[in-house]
Amino acid sequence: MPGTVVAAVQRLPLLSGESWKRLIRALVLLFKRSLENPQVAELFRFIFLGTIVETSRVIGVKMVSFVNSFFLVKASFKQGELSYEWVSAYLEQHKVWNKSRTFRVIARNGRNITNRDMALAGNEDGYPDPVYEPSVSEPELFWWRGRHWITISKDEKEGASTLTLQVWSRNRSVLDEFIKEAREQYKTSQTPPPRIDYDWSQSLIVAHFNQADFSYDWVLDYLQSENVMADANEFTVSTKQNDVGWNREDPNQLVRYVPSSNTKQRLCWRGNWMQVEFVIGYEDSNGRTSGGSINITLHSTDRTLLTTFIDAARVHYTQASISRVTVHLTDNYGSWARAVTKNRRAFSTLILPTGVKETLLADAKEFLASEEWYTFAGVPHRRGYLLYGEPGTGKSSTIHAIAGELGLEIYFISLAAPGIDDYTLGRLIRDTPSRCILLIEDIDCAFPSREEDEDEEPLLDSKGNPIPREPVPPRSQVTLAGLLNVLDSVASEEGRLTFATTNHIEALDPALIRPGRMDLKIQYGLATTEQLEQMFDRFYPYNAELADDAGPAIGCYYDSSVAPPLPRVRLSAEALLSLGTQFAAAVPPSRYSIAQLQGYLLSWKNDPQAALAGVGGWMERQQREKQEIEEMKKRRRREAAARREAEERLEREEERRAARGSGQASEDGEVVVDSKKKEEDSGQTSPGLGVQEIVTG
Ligand SMILES: Nc1ncnc2c1ncn2[C@@H]1O[C@H](COP(=O)(O)OP(=O)(O)OP(=O)(O)O)[C@@H](O)[C@H]1O
Repeated sequence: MPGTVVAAVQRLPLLSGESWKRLIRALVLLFKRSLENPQVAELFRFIFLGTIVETSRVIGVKMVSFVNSFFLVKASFKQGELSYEWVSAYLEQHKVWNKSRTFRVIARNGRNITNRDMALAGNEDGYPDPVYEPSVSEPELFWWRGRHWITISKDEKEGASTLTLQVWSRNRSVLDEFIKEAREQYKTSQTPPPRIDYDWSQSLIVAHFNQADFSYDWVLDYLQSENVMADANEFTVSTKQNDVGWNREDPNQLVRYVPSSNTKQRLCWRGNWMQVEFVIGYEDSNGRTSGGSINITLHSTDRTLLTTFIDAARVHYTQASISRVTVHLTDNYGSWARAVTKNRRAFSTLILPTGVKETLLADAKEFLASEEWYTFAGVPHRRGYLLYGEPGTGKSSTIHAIAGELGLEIYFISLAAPGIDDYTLGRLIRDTPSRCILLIEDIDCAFPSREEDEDEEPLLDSKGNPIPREPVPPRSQVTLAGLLNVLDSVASEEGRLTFATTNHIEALDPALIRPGRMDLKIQYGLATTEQLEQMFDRFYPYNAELADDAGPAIGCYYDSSVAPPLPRVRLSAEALLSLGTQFAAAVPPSRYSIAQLQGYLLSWKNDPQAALAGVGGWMERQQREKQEIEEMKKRRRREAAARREAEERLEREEERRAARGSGQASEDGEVVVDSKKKEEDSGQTSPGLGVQEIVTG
């Protein structure tokens, strides 16, 4: 061996063969000499022995672990995994750490911890309790089910713990049983699971409900109604009554506890744990909120649980809307932005000539029920209703009442709204569900409107000529072609009821109101005598239940919650009926809208006699007001016409002046000739006068 080393070293170029030999010999000599020193010899002996001991130890450990592998089953669980939570909750339950001598003392709500012995609870003062939490400790021996020894150790690295279990058995089934039991116990436990930031095992079901989608409304409404979020422990206090939260039942409560957004709240829904996170959208400069969502993580791998949850939310939403009517509104960008719910309007409160509302409702019901027939006959399953007539006669009220009666939601589009053009209109309609009411209010605003009524006398200028009416551009960016296209679109053939309202049916294009687009047209007129009677009856219903010792019968509205209570009106049913007839006779038919009369009667809510007595004076005031408004309108029109005339005169003046400069014929037939050109033509020049004006006619 030294010979080989010498030979190898000899091959190195720096030293010659002889020099190397001499060097090695010197080193060997030095080693021998140092061994003669007893201390150095002792050191070498120690090194030699140490090496032997360490080698034997390593071999021993290897042999023990080799033998152990025959008698031990080992499993480790990392924090962040669900299995870690099962095992750790199970060990807590079995008070494995109670014998520990090293604790971390933390302040927590002692009532919520699994192992009550670890909390110095018993305080009812609401202040957090000291809770003993085992810190990373020596391995614990746990005698499981009185049959098996299990060694448990907890290790903490980079902020995450790892639990290691060693089951002293040759049989792996013991470990299987242990984990199974821990899982089962976790599943049925009432202690909220930890928040999940990321499901590492990808085993849980996560569902996102985006604000722009209808399912968001269902889930939001459901969570709110079930009060399932009541277990949340992070709140935002809100004074907005339409926020999701508690205290909703008590309208006198001014604040509402809303589960904080962007935090993960745990709740138990029908025995299943789920995590709910509200993500608040961002608000743009127009105050429009978008991009919000509700994220739900189900502690389950069963997809049917999610389906059941969504179904429950949808059914609840639909049922809740039986007493309410949901109206979806658009934003300035032509998207469905938010929904408002209104109390359902009872169909009976509509005051219309006999048979009108019944016909309308029966038609809509029949349409909805005959989808199959439409398919069979190859007719697009859609139906259009046009309600037209004077303002305040009940067109919108009818549509709301029908929506409530049929349990449909209203998708409201105003063609005059900013951001609504042919493109956005098409998109909006595509985004509506199949069974709903599409309401297009004031459909005439998509057409050029007139500034004045046709029957108004024409205005005359100073020379007595009629002043042409100024064309007023349409108030909407939607074109007739766009509107027709949308009404005919395939997407609208899905059981949708389209309602359009207008005060100016005469302004509508015949193509728009032909059958197929508007199948039923209903005219709304000013109040007839029959409607007036109905109205009086609705405002002052006879109510025998309110009769007491003081009077034979009591009619009309009475609200005992008003302080001081309003005096009861003592009237018999006959007297009330007679008042109604007199009221209807006092008001000329077809002169006032129901809305106008409603405004009047509202000021006499509790006094039908005063209502009758005052109606004459009210009509006179209405007449005066109408005349004043007409006068004012006329004055404005005259002023506008005078302004237009003056502007036109000025324009003509300017044109004339400009024409003088260029020598061209003006509009009025004045011929202005460039004199220089004329002089050139005639061969003469006139140095002083640049332009000569000749006015003809
Ligand atoms: N026929 C009616 N029956 C019951 N209430 C009515 C009737 N007409 C009007 N009203 C009442 O008048 C108010 C305005 O009615 P509504 O908005 O339905 O009228 P409209 O015809 O749609 O008016 P506009 O054409 O101006 O939109 C509502 O408060 C409603 O309660």
